[in-house]
Formats: sequence, structure tokens, C-alpha cells
Amino acid sequence: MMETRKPIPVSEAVMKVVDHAYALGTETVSLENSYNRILAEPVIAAHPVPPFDRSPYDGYAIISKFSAGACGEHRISFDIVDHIGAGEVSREILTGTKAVRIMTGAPLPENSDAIVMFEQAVEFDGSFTIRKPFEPLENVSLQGEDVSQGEKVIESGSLIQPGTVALLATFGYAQVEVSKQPTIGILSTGSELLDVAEKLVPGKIRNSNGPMIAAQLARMGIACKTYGLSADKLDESFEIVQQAAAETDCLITTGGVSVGDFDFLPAIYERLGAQVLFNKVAMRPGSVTTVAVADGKYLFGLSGNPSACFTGFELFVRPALLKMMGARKIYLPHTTAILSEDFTKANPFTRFIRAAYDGQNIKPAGFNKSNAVASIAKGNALIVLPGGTRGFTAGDTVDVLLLGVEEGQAEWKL
Ligand SMILES: Nc1nc2c(c(=O)[nH]1)N[C@H]1C(S)=C(S)[C@@H](COP(=O)(O)OP(=O)(O)OC[C@H]3O[C@@H](n4cnc5c(N)ncnc54)[C@H](O)[C@@H]3O)O[C@H]1N2
Ligand code: MOO
Ligand SMILES: [Mg+2]
Repeated sequence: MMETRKPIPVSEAVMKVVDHAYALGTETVSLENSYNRILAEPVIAAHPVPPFDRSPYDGYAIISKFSAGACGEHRISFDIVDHIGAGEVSREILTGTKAVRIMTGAPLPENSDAIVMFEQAVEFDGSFTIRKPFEPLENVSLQGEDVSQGEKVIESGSLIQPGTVALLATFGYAQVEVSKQPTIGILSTGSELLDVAEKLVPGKIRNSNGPMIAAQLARMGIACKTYGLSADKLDESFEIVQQAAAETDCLITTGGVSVGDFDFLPAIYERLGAQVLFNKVAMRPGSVTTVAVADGKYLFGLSGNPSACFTGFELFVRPALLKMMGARKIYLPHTTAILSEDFTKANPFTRFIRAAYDGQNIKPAGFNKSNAVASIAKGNALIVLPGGTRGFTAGDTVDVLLLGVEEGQAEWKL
């Protein structure tokens, strides 16, 4: 008799998976190699930014109080006693109407407290005149206005984005402490599968899940090891799975997790003595997504159907790997949007519909069955519809999970 599987709610499945993540530890990388890694230490400002009061304009540094009373009819004249560019420090100590010709980024000369932009002055023969008074600190970029010393600028567990790289460089991090990355294996199972370069023959299809998952990992900055294709033969598949699991921190397989005569992953997990966390989730697509743990390592049994495979990765694999890497924001970002076309097909399970989101409205990205591949390519988000008998109509507000966003959110909101 066929086994009956008990579906568990999506949120429960997500929590079960994430609970099993163990921390991989940390390593030191050079700043150039830190992009897209997870920061394993907080960034504390070792000095203020900017580190000194500086000119934000090309102009003249003056003592503001000597500009008092300047107007069109009574222009005040200043003498230029020095000339500095960014990187230089003036040795002049200003008094009265002495001024320093100063370029953007240069530190304010001692005693000066305002900058006259070139556009606000008329220069002639070693001096210039102005037609308005300047306030103390007018046109000055103050020490620490951007970041004050000792401030925690970035939390540990943050994704290193280009801006983070700029901050790390600002504070002199030539080496950066980041979380280690997991070694991931991908194995595509199915006797129908051909390699991408092979010619189609009757009954066969090309393996699209393997390359897709490699790309989903690459989007997270994670490399992977490909174990190629494995025909639906229990003993052979078992050997490869066992070897791949031993060589990696986490093995992702696709296909063979349902109840078909040649779906061997359930038997393989049993032979491995793996603990199956769940093998049925109340979701569509991806209801047969199976996650098991053996020797503390994840075995992700993603469905063979491309849309189910894709969704299973984004919902379960992604947060688990991010948690292993010590990331704080491990979940896909959640938002709501207005459905711009009817979606009347009701289903008792929670549905994840590949969709096109424009920042306000959202609509399904085409043919949306579990076995669809084109809609994955056309979507940038998932519409999440709660299970139930009701269909949804244009104008309804729906939950949305955003795909391909650099950093997600810390809480699971669905
Ligand atoms: N009697 C039942 N049949 C099915 C059930 C069920 O509950 N009862 N579940 C259905 C659901 S839902 C899904 S999803 C699929 C899942 O199947 P498997 O995960 O076992 O995957 P396969 O059987 O190996 O393949 C399914 C489908 O996907 C294609 N495939 C597989 N691998 C790839 C790949 N690497 N690249 C592209 N396409 C791939 C494969 O050719 C099949 O068409 O089971 C339903 N059946
Ligand atoms: O596992 Mo399936 O994707 O619900 O069609
Ligand atoms: Mg199957």
C-alpha cells in the first residue's frame, strides 16, 4: 500500500529546517574578497568620519565673524595667504580677514570656521571680496557628522554589500572576519535527464534544475560541487548520495521524492539512517519537498518539478544556509501588493505563485503549474495565497515574498 504523508504547515516546516542549522565558524579574508560574505564581527567606528573638519567645496576658508555686515553695497575683502588641496594641511593660523584658498576635502585651517564657495566670491590679485555675511560653520563638513567614534555602524551577521566594503575600507579593515561558507553538493536524479549539451530524444528532457540551483546558490555568493545526473536506480543513487553527503556540508538533490515507483530518495534516507524532518508540506508547488538530516548535515530533497524545486530552494535551503553562515536576515523579504489580475484557482494548500512585481502591483508570471519552467524566468517575486477554497480577484491585497534581493529580513512573517 502507498504510504500516506501528513502535510505540515509551511511556517512549521521553515522553522524545523532552520532549527537544525549549525554554525560553520569564521575565517579571515582580504577586503577585496569580502563582497557578498557575511560579516562575523560588528564594525565599530575606530575614529570619526570625517576624521577632521573639512571643506565640502572648492573656495576659501575664512573666519566667519570678519564677514559680518557684508552686502552688495559694502563688499568685504579677504587676503589669500595660503593655498591647499585635499591631502594637504595649511600651516597658517588665520587672523582677521586672512583667508586660505582651499579645495574640497581639505582640512579647515586653524581658526577658520566657514567656507566661501568660489561662486560666492570675486577674486582679484591675491584677494577676494564677498557680498554676504557667513555664519559660523557655514559650508563646513564637520568631524564625525557621518559616523561618530565608537558607534556600531554595522552589526555582525550582516551581508557585506558594496557600501559595507566602503565602510570597512574607511576604517582600515584590510582583512575582514567573515563566516565560513558551506560546501554544497547538487545531484539531479532522474533517468529521463540529459545533460544541457545533449540532443533531445524521445522521453528525455534536459536537466534544468541542477543549473538553476547552482545559479540560486551563486546569487547568494555560494559555490557548489556538481555531482551530475543520477538515473533512478536505488543502489547507484544510494552510493552517490552517500559519497556526496560525506564530501559536503549539505547535499541538494532534485527529483525522486514523491511516491512513484522510481522515487528512491525516501528509501535512500532510510538506508542512510537520516532523520526526515518532513516529507510533505501544505504548499503548492513543492508539497513533496523533503528535508532530512544525517550526521548533522542537511539533505535537501527538492522536488523534480522545476517550479517546486525553485520554490523549495528559496523557502527552505536559502534560510538554512544563511543561518549556517551566521547571517541575521535569513528570510526572503516580505511585503504586500495589489493583485492586478484574477487568480481564481482555489487550493487547500498555501500557494506560491511566481509573479512579476512592479513595486506596487503584482501578477502571475504566466503558466503557473508545478512543472512550469518559463514562469520562473519571468518572475521576480512569489505571491503567497493562503490555503482555502476561495480564489482571489484583481484589487485584492496579497502577501509577497521578494526574490533576488541582496539582503532579506530577520523574521519569518507568514
Ligand atoms: N500519486 C501521486 N503522484 C504525485 C504526487 C503525489 O502526491 N501523488 N506528487 C506530485 C507532485 S506535487 C510533485 S511536485 C511531483 C514530484 O515528483 P518528484 O519530486 O518525485 O520528482 P520526479 O518524479 O523525479 O520528477 C517530477 C517531474 O520533474 C521533472 N524533473 C525531474 N528532475 C528534473 C530536472 N533536473 N530538470 C528538469 N525537470 C526535472 C521530471 O521529468 C518530472 O516531470 O510528483 C507528483 N506526483
Ligand atoms: O510538490 Mo508539487 O510541486 O506540490 O506539484
Ligand atoms: Mg516522482
